[in-house]
Amino acid sequence: MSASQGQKKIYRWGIIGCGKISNDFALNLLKHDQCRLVACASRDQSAEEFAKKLGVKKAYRGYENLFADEEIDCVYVGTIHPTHKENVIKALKAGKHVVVEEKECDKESILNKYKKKKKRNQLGMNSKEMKECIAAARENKRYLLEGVWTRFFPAVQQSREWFNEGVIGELVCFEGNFGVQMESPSATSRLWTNHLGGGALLDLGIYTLHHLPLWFGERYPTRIVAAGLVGKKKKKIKIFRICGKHTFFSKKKKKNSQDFCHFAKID
Ligand SMILES: NC(=O)C1=CN([C@@H]2O[C@H](COP(=O)(O)OP(=O)(O)OC[C@H]3O[C@@H](n4cnc5c(N)ncnc54)[C@H](OP(=O)(O)O)[C@@H]3O)[C@@H](O)[C@H]2O)C=CC1
Ligand SMILES: O=C1OC[C@@H](O)[C@H](O)[C@H]1O
Repeated sequence: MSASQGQKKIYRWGIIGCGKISNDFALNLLKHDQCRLVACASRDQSAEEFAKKLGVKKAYRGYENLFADEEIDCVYVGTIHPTHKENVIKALKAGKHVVVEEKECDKESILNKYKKKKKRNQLGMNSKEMKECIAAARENKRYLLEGVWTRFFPAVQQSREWFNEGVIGELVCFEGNFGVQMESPSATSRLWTNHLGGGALLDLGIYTLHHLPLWFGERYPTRIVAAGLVGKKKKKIKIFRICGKHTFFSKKKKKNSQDFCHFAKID
């Protein structure tokens, strides 16, 4: 029986990178009636432990082995930022649909719109690389999704509906705030290491930035200013601001701050 005749399609997943977010993603995937988690892969033997804990059928050492598995339809890339582009393109070329925690790709493509002098990003992640990922998805006719989960909040979706229906009116201002409680600084943590994509801007900036194309479309602000302070006394402070003709956008990172955004309109 085909899906159109009433039977739900089952999506068979493989997860690469057996760290924190992959664990959280897997726990939710396991609850989904249209998804099966069939394999996981790690650089070393940690996939075996992950598979045992979550009841995953296959554990691979090396991501390539998972990409080559014909039983898998979709790959979740749960590795750290600097590895995303390579893993995404390999998975797409292997014919898999991909969900990736690839937030800095999107962020870079947004930021580059404002940059007069394009500086090379420390991670090697920029709009050029994002375009390569998108091109690989198109070429291989596969779905590519970034893990910007706040986009799917019911409040955001309802606001989008109201906006599209004209209930909100023309937007002139957007202000967003996103904060999380981070683990304590350590030399090995990805969150506190620049070249691993750490810090408030590289790690979390996308959660406020993604609202710009979402709400303003092509009417991007004309100027972007970003500043960060990391020090013994002020390590929690982060200010991020974009200014334009009609728009203003800011992010203040505070310990335990609430995630919020609000808009202003012209009457
Ligand atoms: N959407 C969301 O809610 C969240 C998204 N994230 C995103 O998910 C990604 C992973 O975050 P998280 O799970 O916290 O990270 P982890 O530190 O747990 O690392 C994830 C995996 O990345 C690989 N890895 C770790 N360090 C290195 C390294 N130095 N070099 C190469 N590979 C490495 C490892 O894969 P292996 O197992 O193969 O060794 C590891 O298991 C990040 O991009 C992060 O921004 C994170 C938290 C929440
Ligand atoms: O959603 C998130 O919350 C915690 C962060 O460290 C992570 O990278 C981000 O994606």
